[in-house]
Amino acid sequence: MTRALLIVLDSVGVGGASDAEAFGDAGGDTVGHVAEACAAGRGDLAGVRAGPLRLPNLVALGLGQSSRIASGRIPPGLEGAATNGLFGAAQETSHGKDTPSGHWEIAGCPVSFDWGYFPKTEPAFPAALTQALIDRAGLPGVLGDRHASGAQIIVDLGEEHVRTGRPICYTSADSVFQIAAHEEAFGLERLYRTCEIARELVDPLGIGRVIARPFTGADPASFRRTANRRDYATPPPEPTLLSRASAAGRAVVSVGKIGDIFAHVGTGRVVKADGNAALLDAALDAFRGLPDGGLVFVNLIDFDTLYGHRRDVAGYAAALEAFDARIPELRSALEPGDLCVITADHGCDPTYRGTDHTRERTPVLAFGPGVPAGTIGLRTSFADIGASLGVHLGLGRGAHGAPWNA
Ligand SMILES: O=P(O)(O)O[C@H]1O[C@H](CO)[C@@H](O)[C@H]1O
Ligand SMILES: [Mn+2]
Ligand SMILES: [Mn+2]
Repeated sequence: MTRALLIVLDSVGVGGASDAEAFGDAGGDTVGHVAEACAAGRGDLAGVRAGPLRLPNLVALGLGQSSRIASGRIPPGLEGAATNGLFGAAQETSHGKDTPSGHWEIAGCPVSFDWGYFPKTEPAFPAALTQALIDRAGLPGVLGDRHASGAQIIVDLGEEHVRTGRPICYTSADSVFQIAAHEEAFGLERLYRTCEIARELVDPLGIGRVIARPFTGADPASFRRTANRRDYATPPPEPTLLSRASAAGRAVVSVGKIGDIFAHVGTGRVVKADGNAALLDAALDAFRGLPDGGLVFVNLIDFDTLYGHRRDVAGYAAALEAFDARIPELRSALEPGDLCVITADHGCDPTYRGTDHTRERTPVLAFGPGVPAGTIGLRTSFADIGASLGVHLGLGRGAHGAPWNA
């Protein structure tokens, strides 16, 4: 078998990006700072975890060593030899520190243009854009119109939204136009239609994604976002590992956000699931039935959405430990000839100011039966992953990135 399993731990950066300062993120180090906080007793979660970060399986795959390569030091608790595969770290070349930029670059399509962004002003959106959305979607107006954290803005404006029928439009440091609306009061299908209109309207502004953010609940204390989030992305400008595999007739399975992130171009069978555990279940299920030459690509979103953006150190640590505990199961799903790569798309340091992503280097852990232990060093682009998986799958390296296995 020569199959590939590509796992993106959303936001699990290892610090050290040489251009972090240009992004306002100097010193950001998601894994390093979570480990330090845990070692200092600031990562305890009653009944769930306590004390230093313990990731024995990820350490054996080289996570601690990838931190050393990325940022010059091994985080506390992550010392130990990498005995179970190739390990390294990667620097992003794309201009954005967002999810699509990171994923596209991993898949061999770096983003060399600048995304459009909305200013940190109120209102944040051009008046003509807001008015066009109101007119075309038949809205009584919009709320928000500013930079915000999504969990907070539904607490602040959710009741007014339900009362007035005005959807909550907001953005962040990413190239995003997000619309939050109540699933029952506003209607899920109506929210999706509104987002489709917004997608057309923000195209000329170079906005990467429109995101539907449905929520339920009766009052600010019970408002909760649901798994019916939907991302409307622009398509990648060049072929990706996914589109190249699909074009070659390979079995391709995209799990979780991957279908949306790649605007459903070459994404094959799309499988959705809610939460890291269910997403990994779905990916492993798909992988077990995958024919020779196939590719499963999964994004584990909780690190980012539930813990990174929420600046929840203990939750982040617990999520890392929960993933670590499943590595033996993951390894046993790999047959001779298979290759698994674990990496990340950007950082989201839960100890950092604000609530946005942090520009960071990422871990690159490549393993499988027969893959020797050793280092692949500091890769100068995430695209080296797509190039190496392209070589592994016999698709060729593609236009970007330097394979470590050619
Ligand atoms: O605060 P929430 O709504 O989770 O938004 C976050 O999620 C968006 C998409 O990943 C990011 O751009 C960031 O704004
Ligand atoms: Mn992401
Ligand atoms: Mn994010």
